[in-house]
Amino acid sequence: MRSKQNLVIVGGGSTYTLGIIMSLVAEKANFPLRKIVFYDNDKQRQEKIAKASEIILKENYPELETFTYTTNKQEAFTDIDVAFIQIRTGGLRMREQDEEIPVRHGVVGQETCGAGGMAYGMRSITDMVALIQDIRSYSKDAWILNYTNPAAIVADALNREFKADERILNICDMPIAIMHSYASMLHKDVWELVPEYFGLNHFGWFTRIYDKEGNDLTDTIKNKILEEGFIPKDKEIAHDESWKQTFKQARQMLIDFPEYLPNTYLQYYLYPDDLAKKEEIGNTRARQVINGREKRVHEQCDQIINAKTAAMIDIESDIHGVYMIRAAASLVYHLQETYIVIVENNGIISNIPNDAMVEVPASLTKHGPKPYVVGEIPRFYKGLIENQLAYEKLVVDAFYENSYTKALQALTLNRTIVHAPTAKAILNDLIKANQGYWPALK
Ligand SMILES: NC(=O)c1ccc[n+]([C@@H]2O[C@H](COP(=O)([O-])OP(=O)(O)OC[C@H]3O[C@@H](n4cnc5c(N)ncnc54)[C@H](O)[C@@H]3O)[C@@H](O)[C@H]2O)c1
Ligand SMILES: O=P(O)(O)OC[C@H]1O[C@H](O[C@H]2[C@H](O)[C@@H](O)[C@@H](O)O[C@@H]2CO)[C@H](O)[C@@H](O)[C@@H]1O
Ligand SMILES: [Mn+2]
Repeated sequence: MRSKQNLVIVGGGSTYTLGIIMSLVAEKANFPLRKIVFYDNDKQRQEKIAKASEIILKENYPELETFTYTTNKQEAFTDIDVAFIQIRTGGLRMREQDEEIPVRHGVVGQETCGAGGMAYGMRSITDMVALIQDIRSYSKDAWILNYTNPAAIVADALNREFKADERILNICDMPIAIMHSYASMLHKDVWELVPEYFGLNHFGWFTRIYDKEGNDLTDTIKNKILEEGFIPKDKEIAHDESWKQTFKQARQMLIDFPEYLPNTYLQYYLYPDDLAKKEEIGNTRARQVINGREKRVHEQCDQIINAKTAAMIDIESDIHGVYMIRAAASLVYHLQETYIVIVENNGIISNIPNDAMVEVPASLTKHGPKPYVVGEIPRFYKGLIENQLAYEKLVVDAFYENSYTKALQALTLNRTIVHAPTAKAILNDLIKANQGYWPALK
């Protein structure tokens, strides 16, 4: 019998929370809970999600002893075993700026890649560090799973701040979402697949995919993608035009670079000009999310709250929520299951720097993540990763040193920009847009 846990969801007002609640219901045997508490710094935004969640939980999780929501950190973080962090500093309104400003200068405008990723990263660090300090002051041993983006930059900053804290884990759902599509092509369950993978967050490759019996499925997957194309399977994104286009591009990446199976985010770095041409100001991904996922989630909440029941609403557990929950369960109960997570390199990939925050498979144990050795990676991937890593490190340096020069170096290094005058023009616009969020760069 697994012991019951107390969970705080930081960023309770997120568009992902309802899916996580449904996933907690579906996973209650794997990850039984005594208490769920939401924390957010936006009372109103959180309240809508919380009131609907309260009804869902009453109907579907009678074993849960307590559900509360608050904007008070002490109340939220006291007596917690596990914290999920999913905040968005500046909200979707600032995401729109991150995505629009680069497009105005003719380059990729994306939430986590390129200039948009830098802008979002420099906003996220201050809040993330403060939140972790506060969680630690009330619950010193809680497992903290962070998936706040841009996870690569946030993970690097957290590693600088809390290096000795082995109970902080940064994690992304993109590898499992991609594996979900592989599994569907193979008519298998995603949890039957065993990946070999290396890279940085939103910048990696599957080198092999096996089944639990050790059969190598890699060539079958590659051939299927080449013959049938690649489509998203997760219900959340299967009907989303933007995600369908992104998955489609994975086939082209495989034609051009057939050695490994790419993370879909590599499209922004390998075909930046093509992607930039397709972007439209006024129809950024942020705008699509505001008119799509955010609107849908808020409407679902209103329906549940008005009807005082969730019985008629079609919300299900999702791969995003289940991944975070099962990863947490593996840490808490020492299940030693393998998940792709973000950890300090320290020789895992032997020919890139030790202080890189790499995304690799690891066994999740009660002593923290125990990553598997990757070894030496070929020159092409090493070159790409070192370039991206230098960009990421320079962003975090720029933040801590208040350095305009390092921010400019970061943007100039980024494969989505390259041209220094463009980098400078974008940086100057981002500085204006991020006043009050970024440190003052000198
Ligand atoms: N790593 C991954 O693979 C992955 C996957 C999905 C979502 N995400 C991330 O999850 C986060 C939430 O995404 P979303 O689209 O639902 O955004 P959202 O804006 O809908 O939700 C974020 C919530 O965080 C709250 N918030 C902002 N700053 C806060 C702070 N300092 N303290 C407490 N709460 C704060 C906001 O009020 C909001 O309710 C983002 O960072 C997103 O990038 C990451
Ligand atoms: O543009 P968005 O807000 O729709 O997505 C941004 C996030 O994209 C990835 O997450 C996917 C996830 O992979 C998929 O399983 C499903 O849950 O949808 C998510 C997006 O809606 C990415 O890994 C995240 O880091 C991004 O935040
Ligand atoms: Mn991600």
